[in-house]
This record gives sequence, structure tokens and C-alpha cells, in this order.
Amino acid sequence: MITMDDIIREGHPTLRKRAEEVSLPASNEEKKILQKMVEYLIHSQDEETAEKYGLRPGVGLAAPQINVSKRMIAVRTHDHNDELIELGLYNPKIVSHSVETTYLEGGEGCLSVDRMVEGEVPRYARIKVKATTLEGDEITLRLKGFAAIVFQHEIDHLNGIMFYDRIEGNDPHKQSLPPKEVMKLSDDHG
Ligand SMILES: CC(C)(C)[C@H](NC(=O)Nc1cc(F)cc(F)c1)C(=O)N(CC(=O)NO)CC1CCCC1
Ligand SMILES: [Zn+2]
Repeated sequence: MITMDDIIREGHPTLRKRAEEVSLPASNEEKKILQKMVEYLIHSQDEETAEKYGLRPGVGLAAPQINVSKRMIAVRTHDHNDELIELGLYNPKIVSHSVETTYLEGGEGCLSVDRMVEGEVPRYARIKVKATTLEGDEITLRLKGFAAIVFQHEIDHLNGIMFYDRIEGNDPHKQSLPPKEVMKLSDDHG
């Protein structure tokens, strides 16, 4: 079974790679891994099992988080009608989304991040996702609310994106001058 020891943490290079498409039908090895990812979520959401094995209760898990750089995600949460969504998916793709955005009030966390990171993470309010299920069926999901956020968070992992990359003010490309350098510039102009 997957435990927290199998979940890699920020700083591990695999979390920053673009995961490879899974060529379908999936191999037995890939099926086994995806099944175990779904099982992690089930175990982690069972209080007794989570307690026994020290599992963080997860609502979603992406294969790169267990150091498997393949486009596979597992999700176990409830949709806006409070229906259970428990899925293992190959090659999930957001095929369309709302213009409106939403965010989790208290910000987001991550099974691969052992610290609190403040800030709102903007997500599309509604998304349409196409994927292939563990059982091999192609499906289309229309998601909103928390479930839409979970899917966006997991699909980001397949593209090497961490939730905090999306918190405004953290422009990963903007290099600010170290304070000393900035002081030096103003000295030069006297
Ligand atoms: C990292 C952790 C905090 C365990 C997070 N769980 C979570 O957000 N649970 C939750 C939140 C609610 F708002 C209401 C509720 F009922 C339960 C989670 O599983 N993930 C999965 C993950 O790290 N996948 O890579 C992070 C979530 C942040 C937003 C979506 C997924
Ligand atoms: Zn995560």
C-alpha cells in the first residue's frame, strides 16, 4: 500500500517535470499503480486506517507525487450534488473552462508540501475534463466547486506546477534585485 513514505516532497525534481502521456490500453504495471493511488485516498479517508499508518487524508493524488512521471491522477471527493467522485484517470485533460475563477477560502495545501503557504490560488470556477478511466472508458466530466479545484490541482502536478506558483505576487519569472544591488544603483546617482 502507498504510505506517506512513498509521497515525494517539494524539492524533488520529479514534481517539476511534465509527466508523460500513458499509451492506452495501460500496462498491468500502470493499472496497478493507479489502483494503489485510488486506494491511498480511500485508506487516508478512513479514520482508523489513516491513524494506524499515519496517512494525511487526501482528496486527490497525482502519479508524479509517488515519483511516477506519468499522466495519471486519482480523485476521491464529492461533487456539487454531494455525489461521491472516486476515480483513477489516465491522461486527464481540461478541454474547456469558465472565464469565472474561484478559490479555496483558506488557500490550498498539498500532500507534497509540508508547510502552510498563505494566499488565494485562482482556479477556473467550472471545467470540462476528458480522460480515460482505470476501467478503460473514455469519460467527460463537467465539474464546478471544490471538485473542479481538486482536478485542477492534480492536473497541475502532471505539468510540474505547484499550487503556490499560482499565488499572485509569486511571479516565478520576475527576478527582483537583492536590496544591496538596489542601494548601489541609488548611490551611483549620488
Ligand atoms: C493536502 C491536503 C490538505 C491533505 C488536501 N486536502 C484537502 O484540501 N482536504 C479538504 C479541503 C477542503 F477544503 C474541504 C475538505 F473537506 C477536505 C489534499 O488532499 N490535497 C491533495 C493534493 O495535495 N494533491 O496533490 C490538496 C487539495 C488542495 C486543493 C485541492 C486538493
Ligand atoms: Zn498536491
